[in-house]
Parts: sequence; structure tokens; C-alpha cells
Amino acid sequence: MSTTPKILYTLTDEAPYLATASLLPIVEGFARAAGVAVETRDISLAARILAQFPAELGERAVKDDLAELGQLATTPDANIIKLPNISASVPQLKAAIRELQAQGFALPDYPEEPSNDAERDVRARYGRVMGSAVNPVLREGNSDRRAPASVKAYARKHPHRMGKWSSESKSHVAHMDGGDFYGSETSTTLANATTARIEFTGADGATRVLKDGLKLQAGEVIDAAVLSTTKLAQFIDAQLEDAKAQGVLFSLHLKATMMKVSDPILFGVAVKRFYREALEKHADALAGIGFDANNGIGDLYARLPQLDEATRAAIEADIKAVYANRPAVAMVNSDKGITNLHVPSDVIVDASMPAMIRDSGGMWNAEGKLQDAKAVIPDRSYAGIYQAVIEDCKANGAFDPATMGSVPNVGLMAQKAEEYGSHDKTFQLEAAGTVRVLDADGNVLLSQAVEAGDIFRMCQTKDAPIRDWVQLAVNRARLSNTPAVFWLDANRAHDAQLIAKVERYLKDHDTAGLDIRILSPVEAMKFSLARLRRGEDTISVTGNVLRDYLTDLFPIMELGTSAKMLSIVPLMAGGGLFETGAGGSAPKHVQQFTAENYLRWDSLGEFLALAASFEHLANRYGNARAQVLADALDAANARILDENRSPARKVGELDNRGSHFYLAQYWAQALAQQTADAELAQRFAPVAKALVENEATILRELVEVQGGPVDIGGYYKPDTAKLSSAMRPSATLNAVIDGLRG
Ligand SMILES: NC(=O)C1=CN([C@@H]2O[C@H](COP(=O)(O)OP(=O)(O)OC[C@H]3O[C@@H](n4cnc5c(N)ncnc54)[C@H](OP(=O)(O)O)[C@@H]3O)[C@@H](O)[C@H]2O)C=CC1
Ligand SMILES: O=C(O)CCC(=O)C(=O)O
Ligand SMILES: [Mg+2]
Repeated sequence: MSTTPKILYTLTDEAPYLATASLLPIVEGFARAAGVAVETRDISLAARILAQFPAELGERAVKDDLAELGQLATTPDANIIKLPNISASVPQLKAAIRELQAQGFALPDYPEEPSNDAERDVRARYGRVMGSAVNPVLREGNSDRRAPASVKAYARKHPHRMGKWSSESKSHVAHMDGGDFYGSETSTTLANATTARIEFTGADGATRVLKDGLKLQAGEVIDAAVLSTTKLAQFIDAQLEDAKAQGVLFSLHLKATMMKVSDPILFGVAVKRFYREALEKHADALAGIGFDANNGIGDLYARLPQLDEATRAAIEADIKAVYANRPAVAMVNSDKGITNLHVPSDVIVDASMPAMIRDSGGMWNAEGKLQDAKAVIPDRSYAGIYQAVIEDCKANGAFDPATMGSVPNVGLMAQKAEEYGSHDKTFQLEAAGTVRVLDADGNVLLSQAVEAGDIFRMCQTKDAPIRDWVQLAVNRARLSNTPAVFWLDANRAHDAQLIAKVERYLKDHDTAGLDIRILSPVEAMKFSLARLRRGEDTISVTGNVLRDYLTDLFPIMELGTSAKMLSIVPLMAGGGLFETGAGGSAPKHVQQFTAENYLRWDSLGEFLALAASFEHLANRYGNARAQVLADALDAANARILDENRSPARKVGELDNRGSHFYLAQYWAQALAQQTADAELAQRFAPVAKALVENEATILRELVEVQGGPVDIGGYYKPDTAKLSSAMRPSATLNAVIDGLRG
């Protein structure tokens, strides 16, 4: 066991990375005074790309910090603060590569259609950093996400605005009725460990190995399912017709980042059907310039300059004609004409559906106004939960943050559980046949018939994480004296296997007096919503996907944002992973920052994670000072909420940097006032004094820079000096903080 208490703070992307440039020096200063080391590890998209090409980059090679952290997460010493990072779609990945090349990094281009081994190797390396490539690597434990009592109390006292709901709303969720993953899933639990392979056998009897060397453990639950892209295309066509007939926006909600193999294909089917006339008419020209519908219609616009003027104009005119015939489509940015079908990473279901529900069931139309929408979520596995919320809001009106209860979550996610670990076992088949999962002796574990174009997906859920999850659920139910509901659907093959395990493992625990139930997702949602309206709390105990969906949905309804969530991952090996908030890296905030030098990112998630991390260190290493820091930070966090020192949204107001100043002031005051450690109190007394006495000057220095554009020298890899000077504009504050850092 290492004896030095240490925090590993991750450097990531976009808004949380910008915020880090201001917050981290403060954290380093305070931690240092208590003898806690803070180190950084760079897991940004840029760093992850660079780490793939050590030989090519020579002297500028970058070490693979993500691999190191992934390894550390399996040891008891891990104490990692993980901020949100970009899970890159192909368009984002290409933009990042271009930026790094322009900064002089000798990276190879992204091979669109690799034609030799070298190109295939480059493509595979880029493939490793694509999509959700970070979280599954670090998540060696299950998830415990909740709104701390102080945050909930604050939200009740200062309720955020919720759009009114009308019973006349035409908004609804549309899903397939067959031919989807839900309908085809089969599942089994392994009696013995084995090394499996996935094989495709075509109609001609020829067999091809899709994946080999797949290690499976005893007790592991595996499942396989197929989605028909032909049925999906028919479904999309019907929804386009229906959206038009009903006069609602067509809006598609997927998770192309986490589900990085399947969902871009589903997205591509929708793009192809929506723009069908134009894309079919110009099929040859578009194939010639390498357009890929899976990357969105934005990919077409990016490639148009390769065509001659006349062809370009013809394509543009035909796309315009499509819009005239189709239902209106939900917009991501109406000013710039960016639609829901532009880039697969712009509309991510966990954040986009709650936003729609918060906004009266509307999405933005081309005029930038809210309009009722058809939310298309093709697969039935989870779509129904959102329809249940919509029905509830139509019947009972919007939820009231001042009175509503809370739905915390205990999520099964350790060791790449379920769908979120399936991308290396997901394939699109070019021909009809059968896909089989075979054990080492050649016995068929799972089998699915496929048609050409179908997507086959296999998932794994290991036994130890399931046991740990059940235990976590019971602990949380006991600690918070709150009913807990396992959201599992007895009619789904995978869930049926899980239900059997949950029932068995619950017997290992003392559940006397606890209210623990198992309900299907839709029933669980209805049950939780009814309690929520009565002001009652209900723990949601879910698999990995619902963990993701619900930990944005409920916080956004209850608190207005998932940024204020406490998001702990007790690692199964004994370490701690402290995620910050439950949302993403907020690209919109970066646009505002570079245009107006105003950052509205709320770092409360980081503050909460830090307090939990110091507390973890205190417990693990018996480090009393870390506990003093944690307690003082808790007090500071409560004051940030009480005194409303979170960032506002507009120039001239307190932004992210200002909220960090108050954190430093309140934290220093709490340390100066505490009596558990006199030496620390003495150390921080002058710091607190300086931050109080200079408050007006510091706030002026922080606000007077706002309003104009700011250059940070890069989007995916900003220039550290430029970023630091932009994010630390107060010389007075810096002098105090740098004094602490030594
Ligand atoms: N844990 C992780 O690493 C996660 C990463 N992602 C990645 O994040 C990127 C963007 O995803 P997206 O689906 O747009 O979701 P985001 O959560 O990044 O953004 C949705 C909106 O949520 C609000 N928001 C989220 N966090 C904060 C915060 N701390 N302070 C203030 N507001 C906040 C903002 O709304 P407003 O501006 O209106 O205030 C923001 O525009 C993608 O690359 C995605 O892959 C997504 C989820 C989790
Ligand atoms: O890793 C990702 O891409 C997103 C993770 C996420 O949305 C979540 O865990 O809430
Ligand atoms: Mg999420």
C-alpha cells in the first residue's frame, strides 16, 4: 500500500478543462498545505490521440495517461477525480486530428477507407480513442449518483424554471414495434469460465470469425440481440409521415458516443431516409467524395467543396427541396441551420430528452422557437421510460422543483457492464446468415439469425459487479432509509437473468424493514414519478444505460442541471473514482467563452467530488488533515449554495472563475475557523483574511475582462499559457493562491 495520500486530477476537454485552469491551482494550494499531493493526468481527446502515435511523434510523444489510470483503477490506491471528457464522433475526431496537425504534431490523416495494413493500423488506433473510450476504462466499480441534501435543499428554496406542460401537447416518443434489439434478445448465464468466439455463417455455409479470444467468467451473464436496419428504415419512413401529418418536429435521440458502433449506423439510416431523394439522386457524386451518412448530413456539407460548382448547386437545391417535403426537423442551432441530423454527437439522448421534458416537451424549430416534437428512440429497451414521463407531465403538469422528491441512482456499470461495453462485440452484417457465440468446446452459447444490413450485438455482465451492485443498493437503501427499485423487465431476456441473480444475492443481506422491489422500467418510472410528485424519494437501481439516462433526467428535473450531482464510483478493488456531476463537457459553454470571455460552467460537481476524495484519503490512510480539508470543503460548498455563488449565465455576472474565488474564500475561512487542527487554522487565517479584504478588487479584476473574444490557442488542445492567463485574470487572487502553492 502506498503511504502518500495523493489525488489524481484529470485534465479533459471543453468547458470542464477550461474551468480546471482556474480551479486546479486553488486545489493544489489547499491540498499542499495539508500534505496531500495533487497530480494531473491528461485524458483529453487530444492527449488520447497523441498517445496512440509514439513512434510518429518522436520527441513530442505523449504518454498514455488513460492506460495508467485504467490500471490504477484496479488497485486499492486509486483516488481519481474524473471530469467529463469528449466522447468523440468521427467528425470531432477528424477536427481534433486537423488541429493537432496544424500545431505541428506529425499525426497521420484519418484513413477514410483504409486500403492497406498500415492504413488499417492507423484507423484501428484512431478507433481506440473514438466514442466513449475513457469512462468504461476507469469504471472498475459501480455507480452511486445522488443530489446531496444541501443541493436538494437549495433547489427547493430556489427552484429553477420549468416549462409548463399542457395536456394538449402533441409531443411523444416513437419506437419500433419489432425488428429491434429488444424483440430479439436472448441471454444466458455461464456455468463455467470459457474463451468464446463469435462466428458468422452465411447462407452458403462459409464461416467467418467476427471475434476471437473472448474471455468469459463463470457466473457471467451474456446476451445477444439483433436490430434490422430494413425494419428501422420502414419505421423511420412511417415516423417521417406521421410527424408531418401531426405537425410536430422530427427529432432523433441516440447515444452514438457510448454505443459507438451501433448507434452511428442507426443515425445513418435516419439521415438516409430523411434526405432520401437528394442522396439517391446524387449517389454517385456523393460516393465519389466519400460522404458517409453515419457521420450526419454535416459530413456532406464538409465534402461539398470537393465537387464542381454545378454539381454542388444541384445537390444543395435538392436538399432544400427535401426540407420542403419533410416534417420540420428539430434544430441544434437554428441560427446556423444545424439540425438534429447534422452530427451524431450533437444530440445525445441522456441530455437531450431531459432538456425536452424541461422545456414543456418542445424542441427548437428552424425559427428558434419551441415546438412539440416526435422523439424517435428506435429500440424499445428504454424508450418507454421517456414516454411515461411525458404522459405524466401531460396529465399532471410540469414537476415542481420546490416540492418534488428525489430519485438517486445505484447503477450497474463496473467492468464494461451491459450495452456500454458491447462495441467490440457489435457488427453490421453484409449478408444473411447466422451469428453464433461459441464456447471453447464449440458449444453454441447464443445464436441469432441475421439479414443483410442487420446489426448484431453481444453484451457481457460479470457476476462480481452484479453482487457489488446489489450490495451497494442495499447499503444505500439502509443508509438513507429510502425505498429502492430495481428497474428490470422480466420480459427481456437479459433482465430475466439479472432478476434471478438479484433475488439470490438479496438473500445475502439483511433487508429487514427495507422496501426493495423489482419493477419493469416503465412501471418503475410510474412508481417513482408518483412518489416524486408527493415529495418522496425513491432509489433507482438500474443497469448501465438507465444509470446514464436517469442520472441526467432526474437531476435536470429536480435541480435544473446534472452538474450539481455527487457522482461516486466506489472501485471494487477499494480505491475511489470521483466523477464530477453527471453531464458532459458542455461544448456550448466553450463557444460562449471564446466569444465573450464568460464561462458559465458550474464546478459544483468538482467541489463535491473533491470533498468526497479528501474524505476517502482520510479513511484510507488515516490522514486526519485530509478529513479537516474535506469537512472545511463541505462547509464551503454549503455556503456556495446558500449565498448563491454558483456561476450565472451572462456577461457582467459572476462566472466560473468568480465561483472559484468564493470557494477559495469560504474554504480558507472554514479552515481558519476549525479547531481540529490548530496548525492548519493558523496557516489559513491569513489566506482567509486576504481573500476577504481583497474581495472587491478580485471581483473587479475577474469581471472587467468579460465581454470580448478570447483566444486560447486551440479547441481540442488549447495553449496552456494562454488558457491559464485567460482563466486566471485576477493578479490579486493569483498572488494569494500562488503563495499557498509554494
Ligand atoms: N462523463 C462524461 O465524460 C460525459 C461526457 N459527455 C460528452 O460531453 C459532450 C457533450 O455532451 P452533451 O450531450 O451535449 O451533454 P452536456 O451535459 O455536456 O451538455 C448539456 C447541457 O448541460 C448543461 N451542463 C452540463 N454540465 C454543466 C455544468 N457543469 N455547468 C453548467 N451547465 C452544465 C449545459 O446546459 P446550459 O448551457 O443550458 O446551461 C450544457 O449545454 C460529448 O462529447 C459527450 O460525449 C457526455 C456525458 C457524460
Ligand atoms: O462516456 C460517455 O460518453 C458518456 C457517459 C455518460 O453520459 C454518463 O456516464 O452519464
Ligand atoms: Mg450521461
